[in-house]
Amino acid sequence: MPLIAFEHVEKSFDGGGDGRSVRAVNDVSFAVAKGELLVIVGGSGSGKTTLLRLANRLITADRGVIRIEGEDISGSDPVALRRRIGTVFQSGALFPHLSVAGNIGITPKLLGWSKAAVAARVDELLALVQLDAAQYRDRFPHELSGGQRQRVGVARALAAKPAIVLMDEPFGALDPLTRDALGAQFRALHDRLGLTTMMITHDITEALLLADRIAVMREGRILAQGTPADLAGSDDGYVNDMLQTPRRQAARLQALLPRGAA
Ligand SMILES: Nc1ncnc2c1ncn2[C@@H]1O[C@H](COP(=O)(O)OP(=O)(O)OP(=O)(O)O)[C@@H](O)[C@H]1O
Repeated sequence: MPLIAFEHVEKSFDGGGDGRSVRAVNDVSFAVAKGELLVIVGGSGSGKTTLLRLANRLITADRGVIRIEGEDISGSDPVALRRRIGTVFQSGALFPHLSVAGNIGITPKLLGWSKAAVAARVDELLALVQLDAAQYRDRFPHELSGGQRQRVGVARALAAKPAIVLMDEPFGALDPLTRDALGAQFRALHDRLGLTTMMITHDITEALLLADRIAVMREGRILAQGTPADLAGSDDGYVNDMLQTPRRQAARLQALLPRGAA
């Protein structure tokens, strides 16, 4: 049984004053197996964020079925659902008036964990995301670098031990080196904790480096999905165009940095 499944899902929004509606998600079907990391990649406005918001019932689908751990979420309590799913937003989206410990501990606290259990979990999570607990526990979000804020965002998402993690451009606002390091560290964490992750990015290179499988979105539809190798064999023109940049970069870097050069 996949832990996340979308079956023929559609979602439209009112277009505003002109009365036209926008079909943000159009007949989308995909599944994420237990332990899998699926990356959804696509240009601006292709419907990626709408998919994530549908998955944790911040919005509801017009048509189709969404199942989380096998259960049709249209009948589930959204608050209980969101506690089973960890979510990481762009730029961390931390609560600015709460300390690092306050941010990470917020869900366990709401779930009624004892003070001691919350404090122990905060320290455990800080270690997991490679931040020194004594140094960072009591800092506020504005006292952290962008990369540190994203680490805290990941720790917060994992606090209540969810099986499923949703990530919306989690590393998008970071410099390339930090982004690469955090991406690789998250991938290792995903494997170690046996998570099931759906991550959104507009960066095809990041998708290729992190994903087990990639779904390519355009104008509300999934054009292609599969492993990086599957996508490389796709005959879809848009998918091929998308792979041009990483292919060119790989070839140029290979030429510039030959192995074994002095
Ligand atoms: N609440 C809303 N009301 C009206 N239109 C919306 C709403 N949310 C999204 N849309 C529209 O739905 C389409 C898909 O938006 P979505 O945010 O899912 O795209 P995206 O792929 O995540 O884009 P980006 O990479 O720029 O964040 C866009 O045309 C957007 O304007």
